[in-house]
Amino acid sequence: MTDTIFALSSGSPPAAIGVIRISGPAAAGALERLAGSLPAPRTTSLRTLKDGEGGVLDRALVLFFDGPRTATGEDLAEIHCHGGRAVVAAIERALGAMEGLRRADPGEFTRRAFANGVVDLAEAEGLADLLAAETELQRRAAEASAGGQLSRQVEGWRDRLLGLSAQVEAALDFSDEGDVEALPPEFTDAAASLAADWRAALDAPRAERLRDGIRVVFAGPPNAGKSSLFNALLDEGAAIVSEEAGTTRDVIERPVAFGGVPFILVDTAGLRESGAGSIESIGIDRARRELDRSDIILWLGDEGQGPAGSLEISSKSDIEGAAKSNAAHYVSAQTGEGVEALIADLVQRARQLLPKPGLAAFNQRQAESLSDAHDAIGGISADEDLLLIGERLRIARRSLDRLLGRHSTEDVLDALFGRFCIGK
Ligand SMILES: Nc1nc2c(ncn2[C@@H]2O[C@H](COP(=O)(O)OP(=O)(O)OP(=O)(O)O)[C@@H](O)[C@H]2O)c(=O)[nH]1
Ligand SMILES: [K+]
Ligand SMILES: [Mg+2]
Repeated sequence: MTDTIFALSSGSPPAAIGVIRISGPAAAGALERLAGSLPAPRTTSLRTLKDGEGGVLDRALVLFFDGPRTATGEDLAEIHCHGGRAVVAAIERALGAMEGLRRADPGEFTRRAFANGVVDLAEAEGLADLLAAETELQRRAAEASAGGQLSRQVEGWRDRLLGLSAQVEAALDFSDEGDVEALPPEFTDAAASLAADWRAALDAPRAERLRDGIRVVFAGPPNAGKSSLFNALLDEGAAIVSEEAGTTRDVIERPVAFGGVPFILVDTAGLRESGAGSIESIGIDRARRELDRSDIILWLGDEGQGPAGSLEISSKSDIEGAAKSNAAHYVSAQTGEGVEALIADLVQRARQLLPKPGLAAFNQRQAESLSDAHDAIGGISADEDLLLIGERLRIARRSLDRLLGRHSTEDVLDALFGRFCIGK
């Protein structure tokens, strides 16, 4: 018999309202004991909650959802109580004292929803991203996954695969009858078009790009004004600025959202070949490593001297004669000139590197499954052995099933649901 779990699903107290959820076979009995009787399913009722000794715990709105058509796929009860620390604690204590009830682990409600087929793995992953979303773009991408858009796309591919498998089966039946019936040319076309769709999905930016943010590294020689510009973009004095060359030694990074796009701004030590002390030299090594990890490099040094593909910035534009001829941006950290334009440019460049808004993006785990599927059917040719083609299609189908979590291993599930908070 499954345990019945409970947890505070709203934010941590004190708050105006606390929502305690109870899921499992004993949910109805638990609510009945607290509220005196079980309310009619799926309607709110105002009840006085009492503990085992008849002491009043709170006046609360209570709801009961009968399984399996619930968020967890089990009987589910909700208590909307006053969100004070002691109120919540007292109700939780009363629940914990009941036989068969225990506190939920992090993500356990969602894990049950997955186990009961209410959500698939891709939807659960989208949900985790949705709860973690801090910017508008992250929210919209996660919404697309959590809402099943990604899963529906994969289901569509799966249907096309099944269609191809049916054609192979039919051709095999013919060959049993002694006919050497080859697959029609439409078959290889359809397989190639499926593989092309997968290639396109694999080439698109990963969902993680949105989660982690676009790394923008400020680089250039000492005193170029990197830290000053970094501070100007952040509107805070995160990095120390001085006229002394070699002021910044360590890597300083700050997350920030511009236009709903998540960025990590990274200030680094000025790059120079000689004259740096031992600590500064370590900083320079770290700066070089940051350049390798960067998505966008802002180069504040001499023209053409920055790493390939970097965005040339002409800094200190308020100083006469400071301008470089081919810079993409002329900015002054002191007057703020060009800062808005630089931010707008960063947002536009970031959008090229990120999943398209409103479209579900594949995360690394999902992409690995899709890549296996792609490998399995890539280069199928009509003159191949029918049994081998059938096997390739089966491998591809299994990979898509894995993507949706139909054959997921415990460690994949532990890693995912561990990302959730308690009560989700
Ligand atoms: N006039 C003017 N001075 C600036 C501007 N930006 C930076 N400076 C000055 O240039 C000097 C160096 O600025 P920093 O921001 O410390 O330069 P940095 O590139 O971070 O230097 P390191 O960390 O030593 O590599 C400081 O004296 C700043 O006040 C600017 O836009 N206009
Ligand atoms: K400096
Ligand atoms: Mg600096």
